Amino acid sequence: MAGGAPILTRASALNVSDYESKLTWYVIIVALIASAGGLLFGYDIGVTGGVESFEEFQYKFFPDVWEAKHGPNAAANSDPYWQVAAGTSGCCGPANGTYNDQKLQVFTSSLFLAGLVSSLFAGHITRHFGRKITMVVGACWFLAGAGLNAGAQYLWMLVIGRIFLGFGVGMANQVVPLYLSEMAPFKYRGGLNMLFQLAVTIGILVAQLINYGVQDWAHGWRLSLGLAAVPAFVLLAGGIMLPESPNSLIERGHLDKGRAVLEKLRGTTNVHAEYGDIKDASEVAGNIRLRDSWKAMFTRPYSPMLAVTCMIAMLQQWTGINAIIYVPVIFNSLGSGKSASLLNTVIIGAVNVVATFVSILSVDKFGRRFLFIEGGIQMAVAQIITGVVLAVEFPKYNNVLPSNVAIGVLIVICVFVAGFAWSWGPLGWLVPSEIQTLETRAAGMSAAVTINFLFSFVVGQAFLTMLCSMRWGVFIFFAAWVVLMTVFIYFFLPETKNVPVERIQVKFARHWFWRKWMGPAAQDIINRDETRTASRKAANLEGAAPYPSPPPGNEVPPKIVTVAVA
Ligand SMILES: OC[C@H]1O[C@](O)(CO)[C@@H](O)[C@@H]1O
Repeated sequence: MAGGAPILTRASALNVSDYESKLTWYVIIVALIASAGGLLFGYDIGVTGGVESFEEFQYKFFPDVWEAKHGPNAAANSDPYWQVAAGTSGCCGPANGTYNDQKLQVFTSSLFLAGLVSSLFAGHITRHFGRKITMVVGACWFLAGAGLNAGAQYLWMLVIGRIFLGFGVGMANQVVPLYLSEMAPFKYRGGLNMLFQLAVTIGILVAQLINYGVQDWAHGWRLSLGLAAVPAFVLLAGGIMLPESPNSLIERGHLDKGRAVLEKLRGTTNVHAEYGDIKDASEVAGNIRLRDSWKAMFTRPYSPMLAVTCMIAMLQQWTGINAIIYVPVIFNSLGSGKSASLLNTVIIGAVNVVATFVSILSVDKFGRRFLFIEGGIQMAVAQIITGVVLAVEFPKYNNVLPSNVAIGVLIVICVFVAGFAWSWGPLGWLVPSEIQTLETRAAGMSAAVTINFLFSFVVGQAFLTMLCSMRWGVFIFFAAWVVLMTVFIYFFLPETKNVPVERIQVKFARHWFWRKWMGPAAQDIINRDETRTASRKAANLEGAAPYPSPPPGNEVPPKIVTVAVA
């Protein structure tokens, strides 16, 4: 290009070779600490189902449930599908009504309901006051909840404790994926962001193992619930010690601090291009006041990303993961008792962790779309096989599978879990956190958490009824959803691998469908990007840093420019 004017093509507008994208130890350590936010969520998911089935816990807080399991109706329930429902505080069967315990449902669901409310508030704190403070406040709620649960004497203490935990998880899930996406160099953003979901899977496994270990101890449930405080302490310490994200600092007018953090994260002072993109984005963001970012998300330039965020957050739960992963329909047939349940927990939990790790290593190489589509096909095939085998084999063997068939089904379930764990599991957090623009990122992530929690709750509640009425057909039902969502990804998700977060909107503006949806705004976005790239290239050719640091102590709020939101 020497001596010539920069030539811009459509493709070159997204060429970001002027970004320095080294993976530094500093960024790895920051990401590892912040991902403790995922441990809170995972530990809570893993611990709850387990303690609900502890005898002492049931007897103390849910005597009706205990009575249903040990009372005169207990023997009447031999249907294997019903036993599954019963084993998970179920809903149906000959002893109908006894397990339909509303108190137990309040206990289980209060966390999700509190979480979906708190994530909405978290969006405001995250944008207005920064990412760190949201982590700190979330960790404090979680600590208070863990303490209250571990020391609970009455049901109301448990429920309030879970509401506090829900506030904590809602905030952590809102801020941590977003923070990780902002801190990571764009070439490694996928892998670093996925540390969040890796922490979720580790949290689930650790909690289940702890439950297994303490299930027969007197007051073992107090220990299980109280240990939730450990990851919360890590997140609290992280929230205090970690640096604020450069994007948040720059958006709030702390330009030289933001640049200094960026330089430290990238391990170089050559951060002009990235700093420039964040600064440009924050100028646009500066024009959209806090409460308007929700409104903005529904306008043409932003609504494609909102639509994709909401669909992904919802569909992650319609894979049926939480129904299938924790419900040992097959494993009753492998033999009852502790060793079978431990085997079940360890095998599925370990597959979940390892496959998430595979995703971390491959997402920035193969891209989001490849993993979504491959994982979707794998999950659908595994679900169909499971449904067909149960339909054919259960009646043949009088509702107890021979062990070779049961082992075969266990392997197929593991194939399903692996498919989820390297696709919808981690991508369900990565994609919503990276596709929003700076001005809508906090609000968009709030929407993602709220919707994810809402559908965790809905699927959790509906599954037991569905299992009782649809039986093996429930696996086919979820397979149909997985096919639909894979088609959705194929047509509607632009690839975001190797695209800096501040420039992903341009990808949507060029997408065959979203371009039409955005209308004239799409061309404006593309033009703005091309002008910016041209001026940066011109400045580079002249050897000047296009975005020099302001002199120390001379921080100014970002300039307000006018952009049409409506
Ligand atoms: O790893 C499985 C877990 O992952 C989640 O989908 C969150 O991303 C949970 O709902 C589920 O229990």
